[in-house]
Amino acid sequence: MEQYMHAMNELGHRLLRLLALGLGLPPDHFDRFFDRPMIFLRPLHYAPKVSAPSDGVFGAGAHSDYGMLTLLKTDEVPGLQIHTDATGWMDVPPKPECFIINLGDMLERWTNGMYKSTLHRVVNTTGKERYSLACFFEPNFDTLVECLPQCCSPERPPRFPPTTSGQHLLDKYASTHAGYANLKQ
Ligand SMILES: O=C(O)CCC(=O)C(=O)O
Ligand SMILES: [Fe+2]
Repeated sequence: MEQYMHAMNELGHRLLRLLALGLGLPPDHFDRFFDRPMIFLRPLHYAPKVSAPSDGVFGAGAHSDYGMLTLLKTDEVPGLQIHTDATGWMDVPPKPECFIINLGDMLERWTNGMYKSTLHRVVNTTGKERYSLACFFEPNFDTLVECLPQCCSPERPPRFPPTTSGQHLLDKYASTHAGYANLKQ
């Protein structure tokens, strides 16, 4: 487990360099915000139940991930789909030797929408059980997340107010669970 987290930290840092280069920033730009990264592992087991999207039955409903980057490893059972406006829902075929990298809402916020978080869901079409391991790679808790100067202009004003990495995640968790308080009553 510790070794896996260590490897994910390395992979995350390599991806940060690519993200920085893509924005015209020095490759080490994000490193200072990830010297105490928050890395969460979510092991997932999906039941062998065929989904029925029209009845709202999914392995996992449509969502985007909250944070910066998700480093996803899956078994060989298909199920993951991503959505783009151009294509609608598309299968992401499992490739055991590969990781699937999702961009999250925090990255979208930091880059003022230059990098967009990916809408995705899990649909069971096979009736087989499925395992995956999602690793959420997040900046230091106190990192200021505000529109990068490269990503805003008078024509493209900041779409989100500044926040911190930790506060952004706490707000996302709180809004996810807001509905549950009403259910209990
Ligand atoms: O199991 C998968 O392929 C996706 C998992 C996922 O989207 C998540 O944990 O946020
Ligand atoms: Fe996800």
